[in-house]
Amino acid sequence: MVDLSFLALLLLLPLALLFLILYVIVRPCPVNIPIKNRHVFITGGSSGIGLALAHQAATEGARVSILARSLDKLEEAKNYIQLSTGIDVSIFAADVRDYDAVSKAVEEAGPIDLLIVNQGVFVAEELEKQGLDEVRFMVDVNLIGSFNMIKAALPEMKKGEDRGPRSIALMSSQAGQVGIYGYTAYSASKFGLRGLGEALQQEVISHDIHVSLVFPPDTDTPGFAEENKRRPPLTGIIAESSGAMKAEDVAKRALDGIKSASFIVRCNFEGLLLSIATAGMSPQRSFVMAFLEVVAGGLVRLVALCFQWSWDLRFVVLGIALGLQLSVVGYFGPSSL
Ligand SMILES: NC(=O)C1=CN([C@@H]2O[C@H](COP(=O)(O)OP(=O)(O)OC[C@H]3O[C@@H](n4cnc5c(N)ncnc54)[C@H](OP(=O)(O)O)[C@@H]3O)[C@@H](O)[C@H]2O)C=CC1
Ligand SMILES: CCCCCCCCCCCCCCCC(=O)[C@@H](N)CO
Repeated sequence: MVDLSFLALLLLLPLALLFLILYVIVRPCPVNIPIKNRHVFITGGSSGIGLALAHQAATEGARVSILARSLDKLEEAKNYIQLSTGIDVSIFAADVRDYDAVSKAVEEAGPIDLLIVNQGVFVAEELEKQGLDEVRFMVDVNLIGSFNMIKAALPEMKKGEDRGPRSIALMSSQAGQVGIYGYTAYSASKFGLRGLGEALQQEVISHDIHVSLVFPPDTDTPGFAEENKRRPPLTGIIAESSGAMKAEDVAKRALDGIKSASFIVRCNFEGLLLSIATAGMSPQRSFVMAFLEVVAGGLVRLVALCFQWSWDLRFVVLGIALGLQLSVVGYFGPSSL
């Protein structure tokens, strides 16, 4: 009879060794970014997730500035936050696509401790049907607009070393972790933020500035209600693989992740699976998460392939229903016909 405790030891020893190695090599060290009495600047802070973030930050005692295009919506948001928290909010009407306007707003707002680049636009449609003007719109607002904000705020943020750790957070989407039918332009803009964030983190870490990327699922917001009016059915079916959330819950998860300087901020259980499946070369501060990524990586890839399989099945079923022979060719290969 084999000694069971010997077998257990044989299994546990490599795991313990792996844990130890990760404990030593997983860097940078965890850090807490306080927000009480600090300046939090949120773009797209007049609606949806941005508004919920502004409200949450004010509740936690931060000085809050919000930026968006419509002055009316900004004033409405300011009144709402002031009424419910008693905290004054600074508002800036500017389009993130306009670098000069954004620079002026940043200058007027004063030194920023936490910059949350959250503005975003989304129109779901198949690329073949979508006009290039709409493609450009999403890339300009979501990606180039984020460059504009960061370029405008970075020089002053870098000088703030005496104020303690600072943060630059980017609002991506789970559609920035996996490409989704109907989201060619949107996913491209959100995947772009990841490259921006990974590279930027290396450039600013020596200044004690910490980059976070937030990946929410479908979230109940005015923008989402608008999107839903004309979202292709397949986009909806696939997006529903991840549970929808309320803006307040996303804001809470996002702010907690940002305060703990997590590079990848996930919002729900599917987000945890996605973050493991797409860990890639992203920075990781938590050796426990790193351990999960290493040990569960293969299994999560299997789960990802099962999801892909079930999505493909839906394409086929919908393809047959619509009499589109092509989708069957794509799924089974030409030889099966
Ligand atoms: N809701 C969802 O299902 C999900 C959303 N996200 C992301 O979260 C972020 C917020 O989304 P959500 O709250 O739903 O969106 P909303 O449409 O509800 O709010 C968008 C905000 O961005 C502002 N904004 C839009 N365009 C510009 C611009 N060019 N310049 C400055 N501000 C702008 C809007 O104000 P104004 O129009 O006045 O400029 C508004 O304050 C986006 O980046 C989105 O991609 C990610 C995953 C899921
Ligand atoms: C490894 C296994 C992973 C399993 C889970 C996969 C789930 C993927 C779902 C993606 C959902 C995308 C929602 C986009 C929301 C959004 O950004 C728009 N509403 C626009 O705002």
